[in-house]
Amino acid sequence: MIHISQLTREFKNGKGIFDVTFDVNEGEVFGFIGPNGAGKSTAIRHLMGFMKPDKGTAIINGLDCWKDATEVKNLVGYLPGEISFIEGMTGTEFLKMLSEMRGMKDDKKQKKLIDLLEFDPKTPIHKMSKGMKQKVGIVAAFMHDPQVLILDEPTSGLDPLMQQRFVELILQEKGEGKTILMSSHIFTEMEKTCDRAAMIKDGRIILEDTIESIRTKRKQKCQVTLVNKEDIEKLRQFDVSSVTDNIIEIIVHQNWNELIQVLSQIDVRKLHSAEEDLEDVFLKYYQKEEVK
Ligand SMILES: Nc1ncnc2c1ncn2[C@@H]1O[C@H](COP(=O)(O)OP(=O)(O)OP(=O)(O)O)[C@@H](O)[C@H]1O
Repeated sequence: MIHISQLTREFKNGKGIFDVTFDVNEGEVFGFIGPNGAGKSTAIRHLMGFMKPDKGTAIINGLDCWKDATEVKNLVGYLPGEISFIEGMTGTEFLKMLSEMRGMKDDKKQKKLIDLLEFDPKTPIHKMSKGMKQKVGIVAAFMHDPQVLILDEPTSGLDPLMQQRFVELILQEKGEGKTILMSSHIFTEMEKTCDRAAMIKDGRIILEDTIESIRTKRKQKCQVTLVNKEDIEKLRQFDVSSVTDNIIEIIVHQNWNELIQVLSQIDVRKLHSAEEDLEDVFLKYYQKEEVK
């Protein structure tokens, strides 16, 4: 449904996006992850036809995002990273204006979304908090029931309860067969909603995989709090990922038995074992210089 091929746009300062290539299949939720300034919004702006690429193409449902920008905008529900509102309007007035521009016949979905996100749209937008403005943006992106949703950091400014509501909304839309591309910094949100993800760094895609496969790359780790700090030396033979005072964290590579044997010889105050979370897996990629 969404095809980005060798998309390149270099700004005068040398920053930008370079040979960005990935596809989002129909009915799929695709996560676009990357640190600040990596190029997520730039790629998304090309998809919305706001920017002309130097090279490469962005296609949505067979439409060229630059040449057929008007049709693309009609097809897609878009939530920008920074929403620009019109001065002096309330949320209700803003949403009404967009509904009229889109020729929407009923506001059932709009009302449902406002209920889900629990906010008062009658508030003047200039008096709204960042989170409330974000909610207006989410309603605006979803209310006309588009087949394709492109969401740039959709949960920015939302509190944890509303982030959870947003996850519910994405899963519901996915259940209805919508195709969704969303950028985020929040890995847990990606894990709960996405089928696949691509990671961008310094304008280039460095990883593209299914969330399931990224999950299986997680390692097991064991955090040991020692009674005597000196005993840390006895644990150095293992794959130590960090040491803070009397707390040592070890990556366990199927060698639990050996570790347990050593631990049985020393005074342990606390033991905690867990699977590396998705955030750790991604952070490793953020820190690596390797490019696909
Ligand atoms: N119009 C522009 N002119 C010059 N540089 C730009 C322009 N737009 C973006 N950039 C630069 O391109 C890089 C990518 O920016 P972009 O906004 O796409 O990143 P991002 O991944 O969305 O970041 P964030 O998570 O911080 O929103 C950054 O270094 C940014 O400063």
